[in-house]
Amino acid sequence: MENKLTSFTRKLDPKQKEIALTTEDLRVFYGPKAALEPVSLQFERYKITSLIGASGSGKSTYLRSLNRMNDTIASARVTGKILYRSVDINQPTVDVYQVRRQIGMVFQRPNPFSKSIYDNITFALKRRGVKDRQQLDEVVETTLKQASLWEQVKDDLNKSALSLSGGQQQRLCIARALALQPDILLMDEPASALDPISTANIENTMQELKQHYTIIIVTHSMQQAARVSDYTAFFHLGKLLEFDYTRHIFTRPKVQLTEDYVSGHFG
Ligand SMILES: Nc1ncnc2c1ncn2[C@@H]1O[C@H](COP(=O)(O)OP(=O)(O)OP(=O)(O)O)[C@@H](O)[C@H]1O
Repeated sequence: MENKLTSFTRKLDPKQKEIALTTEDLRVFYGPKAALEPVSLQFERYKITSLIGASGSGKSTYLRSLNRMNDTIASARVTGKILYRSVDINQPTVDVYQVRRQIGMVFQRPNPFSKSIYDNITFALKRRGVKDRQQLDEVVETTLKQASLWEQVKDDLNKSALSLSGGQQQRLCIARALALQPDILLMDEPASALDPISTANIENTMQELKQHYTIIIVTHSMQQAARVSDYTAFFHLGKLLEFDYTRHIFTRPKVQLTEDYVSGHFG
């Protein structure tokens, strides 16, 4: 067991694993303050990786960096590399809208637009000039099926999204993110505002989605991380302390603090 507070990084073997996204020495500052020490991580394609750690440990800061959402925070500065398809997407010359199309995000609180279910899903596509009704209909049906919501809403597509339950709204937000055909889906505590049944539905949906998408999720729930993810990264005080297969993190972590955290003996 390592006692030192050092970043621990398991490198995935590129010969055996297909890597969807890599960060190299990724650091984040808010003003002069470093919120995240250098993080070097690789995310395997078609797998779910959980980011866990106590409040303020830097999980969301790291997650938001991956699709350049920290660009929207004036005081934030992100250094290091984010390699996606051999391109460092952390370069200022890279088109952030293109990045966010490939690397979509689902937020903690469901945030559907005050529009119909149909319009929520087609909004971004229409703005991109897609007008063909049949094509739009197909996207609505496909993404709602992927988000496990189609059967519940197929006869009410013109109903306001705000009339859906919280869990349904979150699945609509997943469908909306999928409509842009992203490659990677970032999820920031997607089930934290939901009841246990809706949470179970979202978790089931994630298992379906990972056949086609690489998923990176921030979660406060150890049970959720253990249930849904293939890999888990443990953050502590702005550092990545340990990254490994989820089963190793939960049964034989290498770092004492990881063990303390996952077993609930933290602090
Ligand atoms: N917009 C911001 N401006 C300044 N500091 C910030 C900002 N967002 C986060 N921080 C700081 O960065 C550190 C990491 O915060 P972050 O939200 O990434 O942690 P977290 O692990 O996701 O926490 P939580 O689980 O509570 O969401 C904290 O010290 C936090 O106060």
